[in-house]
Amino acid sequence: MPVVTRLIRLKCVGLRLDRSGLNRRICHGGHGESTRRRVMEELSSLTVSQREQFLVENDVFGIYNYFDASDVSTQKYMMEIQRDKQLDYLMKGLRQLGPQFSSLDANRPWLCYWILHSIALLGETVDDELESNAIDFLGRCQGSEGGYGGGPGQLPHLATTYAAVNALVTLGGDKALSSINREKMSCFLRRMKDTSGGFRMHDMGEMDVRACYTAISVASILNIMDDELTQGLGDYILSCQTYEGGIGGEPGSEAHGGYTYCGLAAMILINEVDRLNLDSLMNWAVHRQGVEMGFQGRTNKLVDGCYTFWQAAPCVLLQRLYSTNDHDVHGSSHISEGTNEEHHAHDEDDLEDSDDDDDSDEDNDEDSVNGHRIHHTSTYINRRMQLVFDSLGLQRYVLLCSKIPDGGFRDKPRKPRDFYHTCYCLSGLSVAQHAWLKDEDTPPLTRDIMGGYSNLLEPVQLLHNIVMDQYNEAIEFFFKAA
Ligand SMILES: CC(C)=CCC/C(C)=C/CC/C(C)=C/COP(=O)(O)OP(=O)(O)O
Ligand SMILES: [Zn+2]
Repeated sequence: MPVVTRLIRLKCVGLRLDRSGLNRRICHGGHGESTRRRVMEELSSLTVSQREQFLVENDVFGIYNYFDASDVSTQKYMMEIQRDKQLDYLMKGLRQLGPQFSSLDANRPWLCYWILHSIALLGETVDDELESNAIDFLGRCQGSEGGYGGGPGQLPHLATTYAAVNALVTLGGDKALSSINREKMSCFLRRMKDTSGGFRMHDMGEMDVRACYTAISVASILNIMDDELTQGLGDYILSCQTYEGGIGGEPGSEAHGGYTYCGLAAMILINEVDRLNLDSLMNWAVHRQGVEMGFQGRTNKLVDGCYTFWQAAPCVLLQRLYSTNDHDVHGSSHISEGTNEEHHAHDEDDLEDSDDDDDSDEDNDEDSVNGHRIHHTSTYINRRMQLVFDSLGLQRYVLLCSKIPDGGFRDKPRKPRDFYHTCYCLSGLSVAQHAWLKDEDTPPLTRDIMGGYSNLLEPVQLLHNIVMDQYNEAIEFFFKAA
């Protein structure tokens, strides 16, 4: 019987994937453990192309989380970002919007942002015609009283306003940036402000942490922030932090990664982050990374590729805050990304350890969880040398379970690709790749990039999720415009 057929049979008896892309029976021993061993033996006996065929056809990339991580030839294919395929999918998506972007979809500024930002993360730009179409289209979405709607003539809304501004900043250049009417935007944001301190998504719309973040993100980039906008905002966001530590959409709602990102980023932008309970926030966020190494959005829910950004960005922001606070208070960094020198030292230590694993050194013991090497050093060193989440494991989840080799990313195996997940999987990958760095200008080390350095993405400004170069250009432009 051909080995691929045998494998598919095995899959039928024992290798049943759950919705998060892993067979929990495989990874948790018992009957699953013997099946796992048999599957791994079978996989090992396949040629690389047979393996690819099996994994793609059966949509079981996730089992590679439990396969031999040193299998370089297979990893190379499985772990590559597939830049050309990604760009193909993204460019086609942009072209499909048509020269007039004339569909009735109320999400078109979002589609522009998701696609343009994904292209920028891959280090590419769009041609002049696509750029000009996008600027014209977004211009037609801008309301006469400020803000942007989901399409021309549609009611201005904070979510599409944020998307339109981020898309234009991502395009960059005078034409795109000067197309934003800052004075009218300022009026629109004031109109969305509620007397309680929060913001509403649109005239008479719902008030939530998303609205607070999108309003403040836009105000900050356009350099139109003032006391009127920030008045009472910290109180509102504070009232959304839950007993779990994360932040919910509105007071009394369950903590969720999307709102946690929004709440934390907004609090940092208005300089009130120290009012949050940062310890419980950090505790909540880091524990949202599951055994699959992807992040879940909330307690007891399935992992999903898009939370790679919504949850990893808060982890990195918090880790940097701790690092800065520690420096301010103690003159040293107890929890830090490490200086570049420390990082290099860490790198060299790691290489030495891998050649000669000295268990007798009580300050540097090693363990392995799901194939990931964990260093147990003294608490001080340990906290100093480690990220608060497993960055390589997270990258591996995205590349194996969310990536579609033909282009695009998805929530999890068996779900279709879409531009939202493509944007936030790529954004999250970039966050994970650059998580160690103190500033976004320093390139990461090879060992921080899962799948090889060719997977390296552009760094993002974490508070706005805009590629760093374009963010810097916009800050300079709107500084001069004020
Ligand atoms: C900037 C901006 C507008 C940010 C939006 C942030 C964001 C992603 C919010 C999430 C909203 C939400 C409650 C999703 C739950 O969906 P679900 O129940 O389908 O998913 P789950 O099971 O993973 O919680
Ligand atoms: Zn998702």
